[in-house]
Amino acid sequence: MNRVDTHQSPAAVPMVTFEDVTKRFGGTGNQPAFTALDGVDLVVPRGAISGIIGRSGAGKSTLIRLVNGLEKATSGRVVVDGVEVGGLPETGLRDLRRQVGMIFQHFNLLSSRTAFDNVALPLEIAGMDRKAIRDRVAPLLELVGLGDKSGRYPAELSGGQKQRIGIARALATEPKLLLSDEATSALDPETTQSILELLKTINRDLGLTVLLITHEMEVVKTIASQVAVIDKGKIVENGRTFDIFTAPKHETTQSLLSAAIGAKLPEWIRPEPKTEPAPGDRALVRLIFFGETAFQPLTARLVAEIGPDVNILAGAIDEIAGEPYGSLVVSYPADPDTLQRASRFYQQTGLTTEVLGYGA
Ligand SMILES: Nc1ncnc2c1ncn2[C@@H]1O[C@H](COP(=O)(O)OP(=O)(O)OP(=O)(O)O)[C@@H](O)[C@H]1O
Repeated sequence: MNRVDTHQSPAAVPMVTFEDVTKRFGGTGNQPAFTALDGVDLVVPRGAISGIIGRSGAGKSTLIRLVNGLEKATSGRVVVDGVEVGGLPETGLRDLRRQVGMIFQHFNLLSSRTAFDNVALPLEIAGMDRKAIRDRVAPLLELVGLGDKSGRYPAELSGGQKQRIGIARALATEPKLLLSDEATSALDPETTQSILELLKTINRDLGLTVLLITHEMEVVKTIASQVAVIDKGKIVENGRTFDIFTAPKHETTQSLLSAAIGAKLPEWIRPEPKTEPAPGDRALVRLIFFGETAFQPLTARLVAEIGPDVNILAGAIDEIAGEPYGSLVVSYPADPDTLQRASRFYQQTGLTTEVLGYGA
């Protein structure tokens, strides 16, 4: 066995660990090798929902395919539940794939099989008898809310229902880990929300670890407690979703998130304001408030402290990974007195602020 020796308690052992993982494609004949993953170190905690975000071609699919052995690392180690994937023989890979379920953007259901028979497929492959299969599949169809669609064919189901069947099929072998490859990208926003709710329920009630890759920031914001950002095959940022979404450091993260968390200025506030105030200018400032402060009546206090000439230009209160987060774009006179009052107020309240510029 390739079991990794660890003295940690089982709960503390991560579900997946990538250790200095590199993946190259090609490199035969005159073709130069293409490095899709470059020295990836990443820990996927047990029991959590973790997300990996990145632009198209960043390496997300390659990364996730290493987890169930669909791809093999060129160098480095991928360890799933204490077992190193790279050295597994075919029988070990089969065992691994029973423990790692996967759902896909286009559902990958067999059109000639009913909903029931699609869910039953991995159990048939595992050699389970018909009665045991019935006992396993029926409650799964109930779990995903499709107990009454058992005899329907994929063509008779909506996109959301197809994905529910995909989820039931992924759960059939009672996996410890669920991989989600853009599972909501083909669905409308409302259906996306219902599928995300289902994934959240499964994570909570079955204790299943979920690792999802997506280019939809909204998905990560809604359900993932952890997120890693991948750019050109490298992990450029990694941590709690709330921390990364509220204070993205890497340029790629900032760019991916700019639309998702209301950090972008409304079109009408442009052109970009000046960086130094001229007499008579106003300061354009973004206020970011987290946790407790998100619920305090800050706008009233802002006006009371800074003066009545405060304009609120844009604002949103949102939730990131279950935590409240708000942002307000305000403007007020950029004279030294007002700026000093504002600065004192921000210090007292602990508000995070960003001066966007100055303008008339
Ligand atoms: N089998 C392969 N042979 C050669 N190059 C590959 C292969 N698989 C992936 N690549 C390349 O590796 C890079 C990363 O691909 P990958 O599919 O992992 O990206 P991604 O982030 O999932 O992108 P997308 O969101 O568009 O699916 C891409 O440039 C891709 O062309």
